[in-house]
Amino acid sequence: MHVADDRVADTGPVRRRCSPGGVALIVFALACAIGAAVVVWNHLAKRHHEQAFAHLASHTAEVVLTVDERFRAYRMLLRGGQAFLRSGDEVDLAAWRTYLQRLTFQEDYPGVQGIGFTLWILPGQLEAHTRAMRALGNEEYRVWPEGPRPFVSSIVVLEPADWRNARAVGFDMYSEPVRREAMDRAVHSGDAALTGKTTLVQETETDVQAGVLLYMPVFGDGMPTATEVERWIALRGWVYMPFRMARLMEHVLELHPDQVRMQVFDRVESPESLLYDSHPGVTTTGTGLVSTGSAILGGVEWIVRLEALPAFEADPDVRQAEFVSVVLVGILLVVTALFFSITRERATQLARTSEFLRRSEAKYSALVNLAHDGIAATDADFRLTFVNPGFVQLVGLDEAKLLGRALDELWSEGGGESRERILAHLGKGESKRYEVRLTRDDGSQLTVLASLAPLNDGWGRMKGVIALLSDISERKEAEQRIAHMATHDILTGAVNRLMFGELLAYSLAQARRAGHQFALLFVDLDHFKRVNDDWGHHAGDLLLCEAVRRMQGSIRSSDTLGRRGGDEFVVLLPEIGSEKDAETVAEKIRAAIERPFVLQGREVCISSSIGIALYPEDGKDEDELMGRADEAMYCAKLAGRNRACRAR
Ligand SMILES: Nc1nc2c(ncn2[C@@H]2O[C@H](COP(=O)(O)OP(=O)(O)OP(=O)(O)O)[C@@H](O)[C@H]2O)c(=O)[nH]1
Repeated sequence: MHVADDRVADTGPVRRRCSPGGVALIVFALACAIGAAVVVWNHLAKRHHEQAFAHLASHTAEVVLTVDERFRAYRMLLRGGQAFLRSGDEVDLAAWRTYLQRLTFQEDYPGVQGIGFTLWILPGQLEAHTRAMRALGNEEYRVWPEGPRPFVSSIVVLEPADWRNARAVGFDMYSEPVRREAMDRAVHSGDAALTGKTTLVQETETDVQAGVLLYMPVFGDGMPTATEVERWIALRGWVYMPFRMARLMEHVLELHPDQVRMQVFDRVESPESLLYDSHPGVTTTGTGLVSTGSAILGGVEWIVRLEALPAFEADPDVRQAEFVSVVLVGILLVVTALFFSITRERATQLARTSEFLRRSEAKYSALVNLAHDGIAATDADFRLTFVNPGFVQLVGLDEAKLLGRALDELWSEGGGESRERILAHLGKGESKRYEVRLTRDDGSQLTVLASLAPLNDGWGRMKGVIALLSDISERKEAEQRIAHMATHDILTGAVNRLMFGELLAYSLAQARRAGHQFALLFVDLDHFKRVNDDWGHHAGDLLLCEAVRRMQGSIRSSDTLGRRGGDEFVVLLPEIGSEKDAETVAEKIRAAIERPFVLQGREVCISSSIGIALYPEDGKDEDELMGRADEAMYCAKLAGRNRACRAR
């Protein structure tokens, strides 16, 4: 049974505050989330670095492969030239030029600056050669640089014959050490040979690039070339290709220039041997990601070095997605921890609330069971659903007989106020206190103070009534005794002087309004003093009490007997038809008093003198009437006592 439990939760100890355990859990979860994020982030960064390096190495291999393939193609092209120029006894330069012009090699072999033929001029043949060349129409032809050299070569054809290549015609490449080394190597091997780093004579003063040249020896047709000596004897010249490095390396790397820096070195990775740099002037990229590869091209090793630029290392979309994932996982961890913490906190609070409610219920149940007052609960129809032991005791009926009965069925004569009115009052949310008479099972009656309060459901509708019944019978009796003592004579029980005055005034007002008569009798016992004197004061008291009883028996219930004091009494007859009625009552009183009294086993006789005053004949107000009745009583005394006299 829950009594007044609507207020229990409000006074409970539950406070919405995060416990130290909850805070520690959240901090721990945060630390774990941050730690996990750092570990995952580091792992991802390391993996990224590895992937980037693999990516870079793959690009390096691609570059090496591309360059190698290109040089294979160049070699094949030069081999074609070697075969073409070997076909006749003399080198047919015109046919060679035509062949090259038709070859469209620049479209099919990217990076080639040109294809040319440099003639091997034997000692003593220089002048004849110069004349022969001039005879072909090139009147300004000359072999340069000038100066005495044992062996001379001269570029006699170089296609395309544009202005840049035209600068090279007549140049003795054998006079320049880097070129000579490659030319010698070509003869030595009988195959293509690439020079080291050099500068082409085609270069002007702007956009100067490093250059290399690829040579293929050309031998006289049908001449033995098995040994190096035979090859030198058979040598007619070299077909060759000059390369400007920047142009050669164009499109070799398919990556965007802001992602990778590419450098190509001639055999040694040093600034002096740098053939090509995609980002000249840059000292370092800062990423630390470097990959190198090498290729043997025409007998020379090239070192290809790729260095990742900041833009290469990260794939922004992937990095962003990973970053978002790490952050989301971190947030998820924290939210999960928060959720767990809050749930745990709520469970703890719920357990505390339940415990508080359980204790509270036990406390209130004990109070209800121990209460001396009757406590009951009813449904919305006022039918009892719960009674405590005090209620059972109060009503005197078993709990089984009480449950299901309407509460107001216990009231004597329905309790004065209708059930509908009481329920309507309670339905407004107001409580009700009223006194009712209750008939117990044994027929005895109690006065109870019923305190009723509505019991509402969660939506404010009255679902029943809580009733507290307090037995106030003793208090009511005491109140009545006190009220009686205030208005009646303690000894005899007759109305006292004060109350009689009130009743007389009321009768006077009534009579004035209605215009009817009423009578006032003044009764004084005769020689009462002797009773006291002869038989004692107690006997006198007993006589006074018996005299009052007899006088009460001589008048109607609507009449009033009052004691003025001592042995003086007054009788108010509020409605009389005539003077005769008053005289009749006076006579009845007189006769009743005259009968002997038995006091403490002894017979005592006494009489009374009675004065009669009538309203309105003998007086118009209380004092006048009382005075006239007193006077009439004295008249009766004077006339010999034991009689009634009318005021005159
Ligand atoms: N026992 C008793 N005596 C009382 C009480 N009140 C007054 N008396 C006595 O009643 C007597 C009244 O006497 P009085 O009325 O003076 O005279 P009486 O003896 O009745 O004589 P008359 O009135 O002249 O007939 C007094 O002796 C009072 O002391 C009382 O409450 N009890």
